Amino acid sequence: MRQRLRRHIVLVGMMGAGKTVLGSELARRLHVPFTDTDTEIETAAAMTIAEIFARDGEAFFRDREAQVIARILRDTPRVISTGGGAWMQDRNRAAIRAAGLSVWLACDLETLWHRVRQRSTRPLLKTADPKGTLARLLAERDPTYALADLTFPARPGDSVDAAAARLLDAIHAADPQLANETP
Ligand SMILES: Nc1ncnc2c1ncn2[C@@H]1O[C@H](COP(=O)(O)OP(=O)(O)O)[C@@H](O)[C@H]1O
Ligand SMILES: O=C(O)C1=C[C@@H](OP(=O)(O)O)[C@@H](O)[C@H](O)C1
Ligand SMILES: [Mg+2]
Repeated sequence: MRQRLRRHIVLVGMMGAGKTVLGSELARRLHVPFTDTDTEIETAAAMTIAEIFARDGEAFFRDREAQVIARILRDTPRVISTGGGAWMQDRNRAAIRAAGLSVWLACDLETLWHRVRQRSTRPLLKTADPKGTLARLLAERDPTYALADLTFPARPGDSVDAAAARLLDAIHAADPQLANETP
């Protein structure tokens, strides 16, 4: 059955928390559109996130990210996966609060590290000590992520499928009216 959301569901949290993979799975289960802000930025720029960081710098990327988020929030309510730094900007938090339910995918350092260590797609982790960088960002950001409407703690060992089912239940419990079936 098709569903219509009353407002957006916006996933926030650290790199590797599962925003992209769980957001896509959540949208599939709800039969609603899915948008990942990083993918939108990459498509618009015809460059990867790493290329944008390398050529234009992080400040440029953050401006693009804020523009893209504002644009997506004006579209039909959907599941939106943000990049890990998006929720750190006041302007993004205000825009997301006004138009959606924010959900923090809270995750411990070891789980995050296990998930991101194989990949070279995240420019912020291209440092001499990527695990140390991840730990520092986690400590800096967690208090701000905690401002999200809903906290969804990762369960180490959960499959993507199990986590998506649990996430859907948590969202329904937080806002039973969020998703309505439409003919
Ligand atoms: N329980 C789980 N929840 C979320 N992701 C998981 C889980 N178990 C394994 N993963 C893997 O962790 C990675 C999360 O990456 P991604 O969705 O890109 O995170 P983010 O967008 O938050 O940076 C994916 O490769 C996914 O398959
Ligand atoms: O945490 C961050 O600042 C970033 C997270 C990335 O997205 P994911 O959280 O989806 O990996 C991407 O937006 C960029 O590399 C910066
Ligand atoms: Mg992502």
